Amino acid sequence: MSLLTLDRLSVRMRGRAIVSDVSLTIEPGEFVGLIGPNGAGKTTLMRAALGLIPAQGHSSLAAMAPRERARAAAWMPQAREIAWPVTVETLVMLGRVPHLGAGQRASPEDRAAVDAAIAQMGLQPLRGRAATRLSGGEAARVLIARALAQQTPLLMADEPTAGLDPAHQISTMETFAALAAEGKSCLVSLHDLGLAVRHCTRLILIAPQSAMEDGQGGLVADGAPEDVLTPERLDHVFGIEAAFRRGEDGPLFQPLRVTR
Ligand SMILES: Nc1ncnc2c1ncn2[C@@H]1O[C@H](COP(=O)(O)OP(=O)(O)OP(=O)(O)O)[C@@H](O)[C@H]1O
Repeated sequence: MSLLTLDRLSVRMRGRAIVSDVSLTIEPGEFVGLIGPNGAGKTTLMRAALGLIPAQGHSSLAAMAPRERARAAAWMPQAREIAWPVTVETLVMLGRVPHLGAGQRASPEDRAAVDAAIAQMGLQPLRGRAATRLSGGEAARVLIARALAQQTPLLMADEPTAGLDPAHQISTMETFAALAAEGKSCLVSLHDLGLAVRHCTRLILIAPQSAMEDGQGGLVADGAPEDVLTPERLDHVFGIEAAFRRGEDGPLFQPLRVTR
């Protein structure tokens, strides 16, 4: 069964089409990278898919009741604002809220999910720290851990690797890839095309209206990384030239120069 279906999803803001007629389906086992230049509409598309902003067309997640949706998809937004001075452990435990009944305390299963998420993101040393006193990268890892603790079939994250050091970027991508290998799915927006190419099973490329010759922004390509990132699209959509090789160490992608 599909974990997300979008059918002609469109978002207009202030009279401007930000997302135009996006249709796609995400199946179990996929690690999907949502890519596109600044302003392409990646955040808007994911927020509309989750039902967080008004949209035209259909999203299977937006159509769900809030509690059902919170069990179907976890969401890590781009803003890493943590307002409450709770401990890291308590913040990660918030990911279990959709699984708790009214007034119900955390069960051993909930605690195990929190422990696993904290271990996956390497947060054991920060477990008792105030979540409001973390570096940007630490806060990002805590918010990813909260999403992991939610243990949903689909995990959606907006630029989860932004601000992470190289080791944590790679381990985070490996964590998402492992979830996909278990039969869950991840939809993750990314600017680092090298990470996207190495770890994602599929890329969805969207472009702003201004980048397209026909003036129609939206979904430009959807498929395997090597099929999506053609030299022509890299030039037209991103305005770059890149080296893309498949070596002994897997696919390697390196942007080389600006073309415009
Ligand atoms: N509340 C809003 N009102 C009007 N326009 C908006 C609003 N939010 C976003 N936009 C516009 O929608 C477009 C897409 O924004 P969005 O944040 O979805 O892009 P993005 O692909 O996630 O960009 P980035 O890579 O820079 O994070 C941008 O041109 C942005 O200015």
